[in-house]
Formats: sequence, C-alpha cells, structure tokens
Amino acid sequence: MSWQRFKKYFCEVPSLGFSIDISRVNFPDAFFGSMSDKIQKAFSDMDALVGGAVANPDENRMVGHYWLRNSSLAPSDELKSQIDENILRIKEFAKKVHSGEIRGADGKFENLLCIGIGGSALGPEFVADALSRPSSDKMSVFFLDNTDPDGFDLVFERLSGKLGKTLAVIASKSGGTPEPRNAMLESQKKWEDAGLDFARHSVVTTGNGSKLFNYAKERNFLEIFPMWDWVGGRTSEFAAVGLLPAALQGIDIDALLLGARLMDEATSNKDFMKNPAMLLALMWYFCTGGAGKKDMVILPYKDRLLLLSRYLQQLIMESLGKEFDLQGNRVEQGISVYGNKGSTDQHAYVQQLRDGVNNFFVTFIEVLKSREGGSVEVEEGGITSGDYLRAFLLGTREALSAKGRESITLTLPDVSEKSIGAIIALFDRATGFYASFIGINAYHQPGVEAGKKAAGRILEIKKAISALIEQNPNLTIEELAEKSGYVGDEELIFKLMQK
Ligand SMILES: O=P(O)(O)OC[C@H]1O[C@H](O)[C@H](O)[C@@H](O)[C@@H]1O
Repeated sequence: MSWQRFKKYFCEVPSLGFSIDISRVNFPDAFFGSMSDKIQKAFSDMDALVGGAVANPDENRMVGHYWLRNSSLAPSDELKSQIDENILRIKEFAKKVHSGEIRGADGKFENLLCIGIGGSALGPEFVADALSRPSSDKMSVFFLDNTDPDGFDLVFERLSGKLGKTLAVIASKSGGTPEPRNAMLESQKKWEDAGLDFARHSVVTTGNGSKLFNYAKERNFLEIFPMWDWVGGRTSEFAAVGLLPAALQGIDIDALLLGARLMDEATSNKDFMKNPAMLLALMWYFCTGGAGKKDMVILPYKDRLLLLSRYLQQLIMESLGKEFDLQGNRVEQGISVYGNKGSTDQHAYVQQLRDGVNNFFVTFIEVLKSREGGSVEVEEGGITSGDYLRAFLLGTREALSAKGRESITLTLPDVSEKSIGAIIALFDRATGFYASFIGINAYHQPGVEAGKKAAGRILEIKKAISALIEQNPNLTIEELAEKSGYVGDEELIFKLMQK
C-alpha cells in the first residue's frame, strides 16, 4: 500500500487520539465523487433525525440517542431536562449505594446482578467487560441475559450466600420481554429462599407504565429509572440501561459520555473526508456493493474489546437487516458481522480470510496503549508481548492486502471510558449514514417478532398437551394432536415431549 494513498485518506480526531485508515479498501479515487448525492442526503437525513424528525416512521418515533450524550441537541426543554435529571439521579443513586446509605439486608451492596436481553444487555456487558478493573471496581458485575435455567443456576452458584449484598438491576425498555421477566422471577425466588426481600434489593429501568414498571411500583422496588420510546434498545448504552450499571460498577460515566460527545462532534463534520463515520459508512458501501455482498469482520487486537463484535452484531444487523426499504421495495438488506479478537482469531479462521472465499472485509481495531505500567522483555532487543500483538495486527493486515483482501483500521489511544464512548458513538453514526445510503428505516426491528409469536403458540401447545398427559400419560402423539386441537403439529408435540 502506498504511503501517498495512506496519507491521502488518513483521518484523525485529535480530541480523542482516534484515527481511521481506509487506504486498504480498493476503492478508486472517483468513488467519493460517485457517492456525493448519497453523502449529502445522508447528512441531511441525519440533521433531520438529530433535530427531532420522526426518523423511525414504522413506529412513528423520534430517534434521540445523540441527545443522550449532549442534551442541548434535544428538540425540547422538557426532553433536555429529562435527560439531565436522569444522569443526576443515576449518579446520586450510585453514590448512595457505594457509601452504603442504600444497602442490602446483609450490608453494603458489593455485587451487581444485571438482568436484560438484547439492547438491554449487550451494551452493559460490553462496557462492563471492556472497563472492568478488578482492583478498583466498586461492585462485581454478573449478567442474566437469557432464559436458560442452567445459566441462571451458574450465576446463582457464584452468588450463593451473597444475595444480601447483591443489587439486582432489571432492564427492559418494553417491560414485557419474557426472558428478563423469567430471570427476575427466578432471582426473586432465590432471594425469598434466602429469607430476603427481593424488592429491597432491586431497581428497574423500563418504559413508563410498562408491565415491569407496574410490577416494580406495586412491590416498592428501590428505584425505577426511565427508558424512553425515542431511544432504541441497541442505542441505549447512554440511557439508564447502560449508564446505571456502569456507574454502579464504578465506571466514570461523565468520561463515557464525553468520549461519545466528542465523536459525535467529529461525525457531524460536513467535510466527509474529515468525518470518520461517513468514511466508515462509505467503505461499508464500497465493500458490500450497498447490498451486503461482503461480511464485516470485527477484529480488535485487545482482550478487553472481545465483546465489541457481539455489541456491533446487534447494532448493525438489527439496524440494517431489513426486508423492505422506505419505499416499500423488497430489498433484504444487511451486513453480517462476526469476529472475536486478535491475535487469537489468527489461529482460528484467518486461514479462510487469507486463502479462502473473499466475501468479507476486516475492521481492525488497534489500541496504542499496551498496558498499565511496564512490560517484561520476551525477546532480546526490547521486544515485548505488546510488540508481538501490534506486529501480528500489522502483519495480518499486510498479508490480507497482499491477496487483495480489504481492511479498515481504527486506532484508539487506549481502552478508557472516553475511547469506549467514542467507538460506540462512531458505529451509531456510521450505521445511520449507511442506512440512509440504502434507503431503509434503521430504527425498528419487525423481524424479531415472528420467532417470539411462534414461541408463544408453542407454549400454548405445551400447556394443552401437558394437561392431557396429566389425565392420560399413555396418549400417542397423534391422539395428543387430535385431542388438543393441534392436528398438523405432531412434530412439534414430539419435540416438546422429548426429555
Ligand atoms: O429492552 P427490551 O424491551 O426488553 O427488549 C430487548 C430486545 O428485544 C427485542 O426483541 C429486540 O430484538 C431488541 O432490539 C431489544 O433490545
């Protein structure tokens, strides 16, 4: 790759020590000219969104996640004060928990059990893992992000005897999602079995008046934090969904918000060559042909960023994976996202990236700061483990480029609150710009309902056959289908009866 090309397309955000290198994507210089209409439209769509337009037409909602990190952008004083008050309340609550003013039955809260799924879990899990500092964290964090009984038991085994010092935080925007509901009821039973009052060890984050809201209110939970319909689950890290568990863990949420705000300022730049999110979205468009023809491999060379790809899988695939565009045309859009971390993944699937099907582009994430403190020399000449990590990133990048395989490199100065806030904000904006390029609504998720609906019907079938089996355990599958009125569902009944 030529030094000239690298310099021409290198984009930095000095306020964050962040940079993006797109020079290893094989776009011709004329590509940007060919995209100028789309670029201008994306800028004006984004301005309208930030200005309070109904950017989520299918749900008739505004899209306000940029206001969360800079409330002065909010289209009304009322929204602005809701956002500001919420951050103050979160800080005040965390302070009281850390001081022990708000405490459990057995003393100061030492453990945090976060219950939620999807957007109500992936951000908190990513941030808790990326910014965990075992020696200084205020609370040890645990997650229940599914409805797997064995998964619950695993976490409760770790919390055994500690529930009197454990604070449960249940997050659900809709307040009606079964998985966190199940996890909450299982948790409540554990607290009660330990002779403890679950409500006096629990807070919730949910929409006003939701089932979860009412449940918490009726039982006098410690606190109820708001979740607003103008914030999407997958962009709720800077709402109470993310900020509350982060503050309780001892993470500096002001620095997290600052990082996101500084990146939002950089990605508001109308000079697209200086706008890292626009450059990123343009590279997605070039690599995928604007139609998901190539997958996005997320490859951070940092253990702390292991959960980034999982976070981005939801943000990008739930936002862009749409069947219809805004005109109602069937488009079946999306970009598949996968990846874990480097250099570890080099010893897993990079074989295919180098020699196999060229259906991907890589996003390397480089972190300049190797660790806190000094490093032992692992090879003469002052070579450290960190030197190996960087050499493996640069080497893999080189090896892929040599075979015409494309990559983008994002460089962060460190893994700090500011950098984590910034990288989340970068992908929020890039996803929004790309959605405008392809003309879809990035802010709803109609496709997730079908599986849930089918699951609801299957649970009805389970209830019906369980009742019949109780009366007569010797009924055949066909007889159960007949008697329950579910003829045609024999296979399902067979599956439900498998032990
Ligand atoms: O926060 P909740 O309302 O419980 O929703 C949790 C998750 O479930 C839904 O099915 C959607 O796929 C996600 O966008 C959402 O984040």
